[in-house]
Amino acid sequence: MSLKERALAYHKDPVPGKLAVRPTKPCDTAEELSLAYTPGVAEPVREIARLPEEVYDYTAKGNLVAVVSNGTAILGLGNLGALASKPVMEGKAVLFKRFADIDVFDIEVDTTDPDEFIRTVKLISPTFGGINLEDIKAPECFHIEQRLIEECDIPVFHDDQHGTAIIATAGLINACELAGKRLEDVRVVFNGAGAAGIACARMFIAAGVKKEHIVMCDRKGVIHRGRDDLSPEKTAFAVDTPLRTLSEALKGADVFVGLSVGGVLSQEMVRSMAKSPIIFAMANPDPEIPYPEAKAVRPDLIMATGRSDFPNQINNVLGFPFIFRGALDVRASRITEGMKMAAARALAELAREPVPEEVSRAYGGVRFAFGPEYIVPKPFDPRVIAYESVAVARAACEEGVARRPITDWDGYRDSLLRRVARYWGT
Ligand SMILES: NC(=O)C1=CN([C@@H]2O[C@H](COP(=O)(O)OP(=O)(O)OC[C@H]3O[C@@H](n4cnc5c(N)ncnc54)[C@H](OP(=O)(O)O)[C@@H]3O)[C@@H](O)[C@H]2O)C=CC1
Ligand SMILES: CC(=O)C(=O)O
Ligand SMILES: [Mg+2]
Repeated sequence: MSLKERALAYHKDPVPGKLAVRPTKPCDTAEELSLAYTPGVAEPVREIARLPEEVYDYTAKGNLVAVVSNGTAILGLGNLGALASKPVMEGKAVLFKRFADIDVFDIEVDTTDPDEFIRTVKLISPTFGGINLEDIKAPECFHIEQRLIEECDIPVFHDDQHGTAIIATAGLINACELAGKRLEDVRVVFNGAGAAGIACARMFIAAGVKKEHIVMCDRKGVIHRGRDDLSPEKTAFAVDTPLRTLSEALKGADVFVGLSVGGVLSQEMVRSMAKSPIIFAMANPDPEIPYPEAKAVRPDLIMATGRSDFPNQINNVLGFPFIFRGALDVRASRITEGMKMAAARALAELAREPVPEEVSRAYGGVRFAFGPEYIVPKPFDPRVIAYESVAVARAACEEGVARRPITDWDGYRDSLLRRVARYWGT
């Protein structure tokens, strides 16, 4: 069967879709019915009306995240609308549950009007412990996220911006180390200056890349100071340069970061890059250049894609489940820059550790060790939660955004491993 046939069958059978709702309390007797529903349910209602914080004790809010999209940038497929985004949002929900035991309602909002979208999400926010915005195109995504962060008292996180930036930063730290390059020296060319591209560039700078070493490209080529068609987010990266095309910008560059669409990077462009080039071709479902094509012309490269079927998957799946786990566990009011950087550094550190047997088993017996074909951990590594969620929770406590700080860190780490053990068959 082709991938298309297998994927459609996976989504269709034995029941349509990838999610269902499961009660966590018995409701099999008249007594249980009177507790779960009226009259018993009135008691927690009264408690929560009196003390709103008690919603975390009597409802599922504290472990429930909304994955919300309007479908304006579904993967790299473009604006295909809210309805068509549902398989991706259900997919994110599956990953939240599988990797971090977080429950999700996926919510597809049928509007391209940012204010209508913001109002909708704000109004439903009391239901949730956190809001994961997904596949909303730039530049609206920046304004939407910022307004919702200001207006909601729970973490709001645009995954395509920050999830992607966190994993790419972890990958860049390790790729530079392996290629013998220093973050402050590398020349980085971005193709794609949307949600993911802008956020990655910002985080690379926070990690040590020099802003003046970054050139960004969009559909019209290099983002330079002579252009008058730029959003404020792009303007911040506009450079004074005679370069006009991706191909010109890439000559001698150390790093290519693709967050655009499949197939836009040629072998010729890869050939023109500096010694030991680093290529993160992260467009989904098809990268800017296929892994084998890039490797064929530059055996000295370190390459990552967003896909799971080639070495080095740089994909936000390594971020959102674990980041929200840490944020929810301390009831963080928001997700700070410090929490994001802590997540990136935890992933970079974990990739340098010896890889246990169960990871090899999940990947058909392949052995992994820190090197050009293993720069970030695998999502099926049970240690990711212990590293990343703990780092995020700890940073939240240090930065004063934790409403329920943790003091026993060893106990917390053990509780996380126990919590997801059933998913690992251990
Ligand atoms: N691996 C991962 O974890 C992730 C990967 N991605 C991938 O990144 C890509 C962008 O996603 P996102 O930022 O959310 O989307 P946005 O719509 O916000 O941004 C898309 C960007 O790509 C640019 N672009 C589109 N086509 C071309 C082209 N032919 N040449 C040059 N630039 C082009 C757009 O240019 P313009 O501004 O001119 O319109 C825009 O800057 C997608 O492929 C997505 O799958 C996203 C998130 C995570
Ligand atoms: C992975 C992801 O979120 C995307 O490609 O949009
Ligand atoms: Mg996405």
